Amino acid sequence: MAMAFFSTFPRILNKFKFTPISSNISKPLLSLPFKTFSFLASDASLAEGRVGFLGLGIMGTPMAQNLIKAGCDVTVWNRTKSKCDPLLNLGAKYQSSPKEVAANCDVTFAMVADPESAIDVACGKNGVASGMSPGKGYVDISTVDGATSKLINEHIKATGALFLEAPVSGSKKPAEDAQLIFLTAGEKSLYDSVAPLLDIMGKSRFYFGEVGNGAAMKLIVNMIRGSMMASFSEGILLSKKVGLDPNGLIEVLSQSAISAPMYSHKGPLMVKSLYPTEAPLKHQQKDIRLALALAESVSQSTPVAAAANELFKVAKSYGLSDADSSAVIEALKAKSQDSA
Ligand SMILES: NC(=O)C1=CN([C@@H]2O[C@H](COP(=O)(O)OP(=O)(O)OC[C@H]3O[C@@H](n4cnc5c(N)ncnc54)[C@H](OP(=O)(O)O)[C@@H]3O)[C@@H](O)[C@H]2O)C=CC1
Ligand SMILES: O=CCCC(=O)O
Repeated sequence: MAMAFFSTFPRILNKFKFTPISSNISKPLLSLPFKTFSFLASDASLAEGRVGFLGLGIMGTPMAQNLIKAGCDVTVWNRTKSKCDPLLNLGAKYQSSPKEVAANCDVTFAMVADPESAIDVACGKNGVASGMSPGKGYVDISTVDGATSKLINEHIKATGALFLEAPVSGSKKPAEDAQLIFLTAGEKSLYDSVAPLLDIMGKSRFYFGEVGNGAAMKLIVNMIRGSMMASFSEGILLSKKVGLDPNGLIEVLSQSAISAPMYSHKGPLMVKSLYPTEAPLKHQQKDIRLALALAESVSQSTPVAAAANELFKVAKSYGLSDADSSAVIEALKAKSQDSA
């Protein structure tokens, strides 16, 4: 069934600088061709579209803001209601539960903390599934494991609605700057339909087929990220201990073959022991934990990630769960002191 909602994208896109984003779209092997503006414009006559957004944390807030700024008709919900206020001030509508948002919107996005909250919001009492019906779509952007995503898919599909998992790579600033990378899987027709909305919030999007594949890709990316952060932390502390300026290390890395934006962005703050939260440490540890379970399920050895996970667990035990993931360096400092 064609969703009436999606026909209104031309109205939305006319208000949005569309060309720079479409020109940045990457061309992954498994992705199908990007829908052109003219294709969308041909559907221009149908009804008004309504977008729901659940979960207004570090990531959800700027993503929903970008949809509103692009002219979308957005309805929000967050467990802690006060976090809706900045969005309501921008013109968003409010509903009192995920069920009510889903019932009042054509497509609903969710960006919540972890598998437990994703299941709760989608399948729990007054959850999304109880407000879904044929012709609607549900897009879960939260980082979860494949089993969670498949469970949510089953609940949504049972209502006749469509499901897409769409976790993102990219943190707070890319979310603010609409530079996220969507790693999607699930119902292809929903992927095609929501592509213009993903392009409002991100710089590129990938489609990986069956539900679970997007979740797996995201967990693998973040498993690598966690190992990089742990190794980088060791390097900063080692450079200091041998009398080198860690800022020099960061500069050398930035010009090297192993340069990563994360090192240049977070490194100078880590040297000053500052960890303003962009990607919470508790979520990074959750992602490595889920990646390790994924690896175990296929008997893939991941000793480097396992070691990084231990370090993140130590950092959590020091009360750093809500600090930025770069605070993992503190776990190594404490170890050094213990052994001194
Ligand atoms: N921050 C980052 O750099 C990135 C994060 N991610 C992933 O995106 C997701 C969100 O991350 P982020 O925005 O940083 O996280 P935050 O911790 O800032 O926000 C978490 C959101 O989930 C909601 N939530 C938590 N538990 C429940 C529950 N039981 N029921 C309903 N809502 C709940 C919170 O509501 P409340 O306000 O009431 O607490 C909040 O809206 C996570 O899965 C994370 O791994 C992905 C890419 C980058
Ligand atoms: O899940 C968090 C990832 C953050 C990032 O991609 O920099």
